[in-house]
Amino acid sequence: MFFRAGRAAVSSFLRSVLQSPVATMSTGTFVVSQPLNYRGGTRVEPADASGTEKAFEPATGRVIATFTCSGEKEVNLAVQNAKAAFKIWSQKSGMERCRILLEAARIIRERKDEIATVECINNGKSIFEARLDIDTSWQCLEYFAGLAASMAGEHIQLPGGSFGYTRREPLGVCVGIGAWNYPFQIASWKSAPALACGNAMVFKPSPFTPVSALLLAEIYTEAGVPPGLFNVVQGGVATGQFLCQHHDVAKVSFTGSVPTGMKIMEMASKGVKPVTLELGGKSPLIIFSDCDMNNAVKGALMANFLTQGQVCCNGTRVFVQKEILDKFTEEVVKQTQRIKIGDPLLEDTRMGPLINRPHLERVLGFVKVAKEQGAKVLCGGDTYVPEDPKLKDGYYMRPCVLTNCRDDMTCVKEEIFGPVMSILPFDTEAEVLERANDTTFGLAAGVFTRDIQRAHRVVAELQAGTCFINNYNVSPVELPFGGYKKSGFGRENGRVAIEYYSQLKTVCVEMGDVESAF
Ligand SMILES: NC(=O)c1ccc[n+]([C@@H]2O[C@H](COP(=O)([O-])OP(=O)(O)OC[C@H]3O[C@@H](n4cnc5c(N)ncnc54)[C@H](O)[C@@H]3O)[C@@H](O)[C@H]2O)c1
Ligand SMILES: O=CCc1c[nH]cn1
Repeated sequence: MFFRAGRAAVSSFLRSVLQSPVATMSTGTFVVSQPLNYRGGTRVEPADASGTEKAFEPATGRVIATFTCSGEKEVNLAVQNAKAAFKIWSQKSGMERCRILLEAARIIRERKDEIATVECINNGKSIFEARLDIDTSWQCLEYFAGLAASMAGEHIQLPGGSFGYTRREPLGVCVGIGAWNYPFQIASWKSAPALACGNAMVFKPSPFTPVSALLLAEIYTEAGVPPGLFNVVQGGVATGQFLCQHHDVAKVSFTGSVPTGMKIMEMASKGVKPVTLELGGKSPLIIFSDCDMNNAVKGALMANFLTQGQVCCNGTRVFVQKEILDKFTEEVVKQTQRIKIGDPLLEDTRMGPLINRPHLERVLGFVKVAKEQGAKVLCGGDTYVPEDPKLKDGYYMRPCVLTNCRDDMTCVKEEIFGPVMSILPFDTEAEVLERANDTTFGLAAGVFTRDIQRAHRVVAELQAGTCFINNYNVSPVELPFGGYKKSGFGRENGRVAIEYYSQLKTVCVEMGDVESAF
């Protein structure tokens, strides 16, 4: 997984998208000058505007792109392009779609380092993590390519030689709306099952991270999808609303916060469009005293500090059984303090900057309120200024561990979406289960124990869509991912995702004469 250099070689493909020459693919130099909309198989300037946005490099605070948000006309053009491509794509056999998706996966794998570099610069996550994100992206395309060829209905025998059968058919034009924390991965996790099922897609990334979805669009085209099958529009609320309200859109797959998810569902309901909602969380991680301590500590760090803590399924409520509270806390703090913060493009960095200044201030505000409410900061929770002068305006903070936490504190109840872990002591299994489930969220949960019966008993009681036993925040694409309660519904990844991007047609065949009631 480790690569030699922090600089990525830039292919002619990437050079066409970016202004920076090969030698300047490093922190503090990257600028995007090409259009960031993609329609009909090519980059385009949007036909109309609903404002402009700036995208930043969180590591330095520099603007890397100023772009036009797509207006209603541009959104309509993207949907019409998708509709035209759908006619061609939906007629292809599963094997034909499989071959093209496999080729796209191959290109992503080949260009992994370049894509990861772009992701790292625009999002701020470390290059180490960005590469892992790109891995789960091409793996997702490979997985759904495989399923495309084996999608099938049923044959059902009926009396008198008659029979019925079912056909699994695509929905049409699907909309994908993404969050900023996993820009390329979210675009891949949505488009791969959509395209495998025979749909077309119009994707809108977060205005904070507009760049990498375009690389995916170009890769699909290079792999051989019909022009217009995967389109990218840019913008924020207004552009998202045009998409959700468009009468030719058959489905909306959304990743983002609960409040926005509620609005998306409301808009989609007007057109009776199905939605997949991948929303936020405040997940519990339960550490029993019989755990393997080394693994539990590693698990707690994995559950809290990937992507600077900006991960939907993070296990931020760390419940620790009282017998091991002191030892666990001491070790967690020691290892948290060792996390290397800094330039995300350096090979040994494990924590880069947060996404932007307002979000950094928001996260620091949560730490302040936690202290006011009686929590104790054992480490971090303050801004960090790296030594390198070019990073002085970046949005860095030191990862934070809080103790003396109570279940009613703001830091324990609300999604912080930053590197802040709250440690909560507990006595018994029954008590911790009740406390773990006492939340309106239900995205994920974790348990560390050597007692196999307890592990399965506990996860059976946890109200969460994804549960981890003796690990946390691993995301194999073969496994479905999604939430319970206000964390949303529908699933990404796994075989079941096919059901969220297709519809079932029943065909009833009469082999005899009609027995009329009249
Ligand atoms: N469950 C998951 O898989 C998952 C994954 C990543 C992030 N998240 C969640 O996402 C949140 C952070 O992401 P965010 O700040 O980008 O979320 P957000 O809800 O602010 O925005 C998400 C997307 O929705 C768009 N949007 C905003 N308002 C809209 C509207 N009215 N109509 C249509 N589109 C609209 C945004 O432009 C963006 O593209 C966190 O809550 C996190 O937990 C969930
Ligand atoms: O942020 C939550 C987990 C995830 C990663 N990619 C899509 N969802």
